This record gives sequence, C-alpha cells and structure tokens, in this order.
Amino acid sequence: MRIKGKNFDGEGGEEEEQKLVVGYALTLKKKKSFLQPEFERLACKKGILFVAIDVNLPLSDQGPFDIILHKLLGKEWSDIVEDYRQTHPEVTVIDPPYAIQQLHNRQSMLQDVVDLNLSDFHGRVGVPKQMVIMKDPLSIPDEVAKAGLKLPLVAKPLVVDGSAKSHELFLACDWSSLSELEPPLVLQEFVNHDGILFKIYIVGDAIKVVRRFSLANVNKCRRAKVPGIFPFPRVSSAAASADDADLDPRIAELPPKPLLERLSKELRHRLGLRLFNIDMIREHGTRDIFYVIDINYFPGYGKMPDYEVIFTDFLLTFKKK
Ligand SMILES: Nc1ncnc2c1ncn2[C@@H]1O[C@H](COP(=O)(O)OP(=O)(O)OP(=O)(O)O)[C@@H](O)[C@H]1O
Ligand SMILES: O=P(O)(O)O[C@H]1[C@H](OP(=O)(O)O)[C@@H](OP(=O)(O)O)[C@@H](O)[C@@H](O)[C@@H]1OP(=O)(O)O
Ligand SMILES: [Mg+2]
Ligand SMILES: [Mg+2]
Repeated sequence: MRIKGKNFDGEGGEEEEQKLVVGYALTLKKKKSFLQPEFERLACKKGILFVAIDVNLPLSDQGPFDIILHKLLGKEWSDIVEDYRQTHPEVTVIDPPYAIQQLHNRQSMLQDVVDLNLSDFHGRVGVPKQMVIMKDPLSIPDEVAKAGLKLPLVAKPLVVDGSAKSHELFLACDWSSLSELEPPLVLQEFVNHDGILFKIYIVGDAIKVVRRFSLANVNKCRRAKVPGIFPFPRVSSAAASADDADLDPRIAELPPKPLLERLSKELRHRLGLRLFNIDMIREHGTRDIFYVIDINYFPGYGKMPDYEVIFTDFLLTFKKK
C-alpha cells in the first residue's frame, strides 16, 4: 500500500499522484545539514515524502518505503539494513552497507583509484604513496624507510568511523617523531598542492565539483626548522568555499570534465555506491597530475551548490512508472 497525496504539479494545477516515500536514518547533525527546509519543500512539491526511521523499532514494521537513505554508525545498524535489503528487494536501499564499509578504512577506500590506473586520460589520477602501520610505533621510522616513503608524511587514523578522533590527522616532518604516532594508521606522502582542494560530489549520475581551501605547501626549509608532529587544521571541511577567491588561474582551474566524469563513473561502479564525494588535489607545478586523498560516504550535501534540485532529481529516478 502506498500513500496517495495531492500534489501541486508546478504548472498551475493539482493532480493526484503516488508519493515516493523516502525513509531516512541519519544522525541529528546530518538531518539538520541535509534535510534543509527548502529541500524538503521542493521534494514535497515533486511528490517525495521524507519519513524518519525509528531505530528503536523493527525496520520491517515501519514504512512502507520506496527508498531508504541511511548513515549511522555501528555493525548492529549495518546488519539490520543488510537483513532488510535481503527481505525487502522491492525497496531501494541507498547504499548497501557492505559497499559503504570499503570507505571506513583509509586503505581500502583508495584501492579502486589505484586499480583504475587512470594514467593518461586528460591527465593522470593516482593516490599518494602510502602504507599502513598496524602496531609498534617504535618501528615506524624503519618501516617507512624500507617502504621508500618521503617526508613530510600525513598520518591518518586507519579506521574512519565518523568519530572526531578518526578525523585527527598529523603532519610528521622528521624521522624521529614518527615514533610518537599512534597506530593503527595510514602514512601518506604529503603532496604540495598550492592550498586548493577539489571536492567532487557524486549523487547517482550527477557530479558537482567545488574548490575548498586546503593546506599550504610545505617546503624543505620550513621542514628543517620545525621538527615534530603537528595536528592538521580541518581547513577543507569548513563550509567556506574557495570558488570565489581571487586565485592564480593555474591553481584554480578545475580538473578536466572528461577526467572527472570517467573517474566518478568508474568509482560509482567499482565501489557500488551512489552517494559519496572525492577529495582531489593537483600536484604543485603541474597542470594535470592529480591525487585522490579521501573518499567520504554521504558527505555534507548541504554544502553542495544546487543540492536541492540535484537530489530531488536523483530520488525521482527511482519512481516506479
Ligand atoms: N596526502 C596529502 N597531501 C596533502 N594534503 C593532504 C593529504 N592528505 C590530506 N591532506 C589535507 O588534509 C585534509 C584532511 O585530509 P582527509 O580528507 O584525508 O581527512 P578526513 O578526516 O577524511 O577529511 P573529511 O572531512 O573530508 O572526511 C585534506 O582535505 C587536505 O587539505
Ligand atoms: O558535516 P557534514 O554534513 O558537512 O558532512 C561531513 C561528514 O559529516 P557527517 O556525515 O557526520 O555529518 C563527514 O562524515 P564522517 O566521516 O564524520 O562520517 C565527512 O564525510 C565529511 O567529509 C563531510 O563534510 P564534507 O566533506 O562534505 O565537507
Ligand atoms: Mg577529506
Ligand atoms: Mg574523509
């Protein structure tokens, strides 16, 4: 049974239309940033109804839903969604928990970019040289030397579980201070990128790229003067966009569209995900050498220009004819 509602069709009339019911399971913070009033209004006009899922009640007792959107932590929730997916094939679950899982580990999240091997397609896209350290901080300097990684390095917690701690990054500028880091972590070569990062938002087939401010280049001289490990400021997750800043056009130039389209399409298929964003940087002094440094599931779409229209159109593609 589906809910029928009267909808304004946008062209001066009213028509009886089948509602598209979207159940959502999101944190309060995410609900606030994603389900903004303007988005809900537009979606409603197009026949989309958002319904909060109560995680304290059995999922099968709720609904009926056409679509489920979710971003909650923990294995218990993943198991509930996975089970529901198996028993309710008529409901589109965006996205499958096992696929989201790949992005919860900073090594597996970039593996598809490596496998993709985009080396000569309107530019080159790779990932910075990186290695995983599981334990024994004292062995880190040796392991890093053996792996041939160059300083400075970015140390990132291996697991991304949505906690503030999993976003606590450090810049390590000298060998001896590497032993102060706390495994398990990923050590990634810092790539100078002139302080600008490209955030590529994916919503199904739609792509939107924005510029964000990022970290300044680190030069040899500055490195020598400041040994130690330094907490990273979260510059690039600030809402402040760098799209309107007065930047050198060589730095501000967006990555080529065909490259973005190919990368997004490939990752969508390989990851099996429809909602994510890609953090990409351009190597200083180059025009077309790019690195993917991070991929996030169900990111802050509220900061994506035109997200209301893009998201509404995406949801409407699931409407049964
Ligand atoms: N290898 C790198 N070289 C240069 N800068 C980097 C590198 N890795 C990360 N950064 C900088 O640090 C920021 C945070 O890194 P990253 O995106 O991996 O962390 P995060 O905690 O997953 O962030 P998010 O809020 O996007 O999930 C990046 O946006 C970029 O500014
Ligand atoms: O806080 P926002 O809604 O903007 O979204 C941020 C999101 O937080 P939330 O999903 O917990 O809300 C983060 O997710 P977790 O890693 O913490 O799971 C991460 O994906 C950030 O990259 C997002 O910012 P963006 O990269 O889009 O700027
Ligand atoms: Mg990031
Ligand atoms: Mg991230």
